[in-house]
Amino acid sequence: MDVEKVNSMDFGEFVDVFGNVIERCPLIAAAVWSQRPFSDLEDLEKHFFAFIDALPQSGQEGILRCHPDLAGRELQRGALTAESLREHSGAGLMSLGAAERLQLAELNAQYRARFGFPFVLAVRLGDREAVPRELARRLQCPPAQELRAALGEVKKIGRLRLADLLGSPPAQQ
Ligand SMILES: NC(=O)N[C@H]1NC(=O)NC1=O
Repeated sequence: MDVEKVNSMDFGEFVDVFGNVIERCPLIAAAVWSQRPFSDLEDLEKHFFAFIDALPQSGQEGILRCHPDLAGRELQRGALTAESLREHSGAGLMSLGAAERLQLAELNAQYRARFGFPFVLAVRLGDREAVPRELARRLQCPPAQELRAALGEVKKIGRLRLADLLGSPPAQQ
């Protein structure tokens, strides 16, 4: 898909295609559509990220709260979005043993109790062993630093999802 195609999309088509670039936040795609025309695909990505950066902390935390726990209840219930399911599956999180699942559930609960939002990690960039390791490490971080780290992961997930949709390698950071 090239930038001309993206610029030619009407609102409905744009939100259908890009509505889950940021997990369960189609409002962001809806807002980005108003910024057309995009000069190139990197410019499109910049608008997604600029929207996130411009939100007050409550909005940024809201974005994090729209993410499912990794290997959590949504996965058990078959309620993950297609994108999240693909990411879980690619990282091997569909085939955890009972002990690994329990360990992750406990760490996820501790993280949520400490920070008030779920732990977010771009799992496509690592392996499944990285998830509990990163979770345990980030549990120790100060809250302001952790909010920044979590939003950085949201952007990494968004960058990979955009690259999938556009059929291009992810833009450089
Ligand atoms: N909680 C969390 O990180 N969820 C996400 N991570 C990822 O790579 N896909 C998701 O849905």
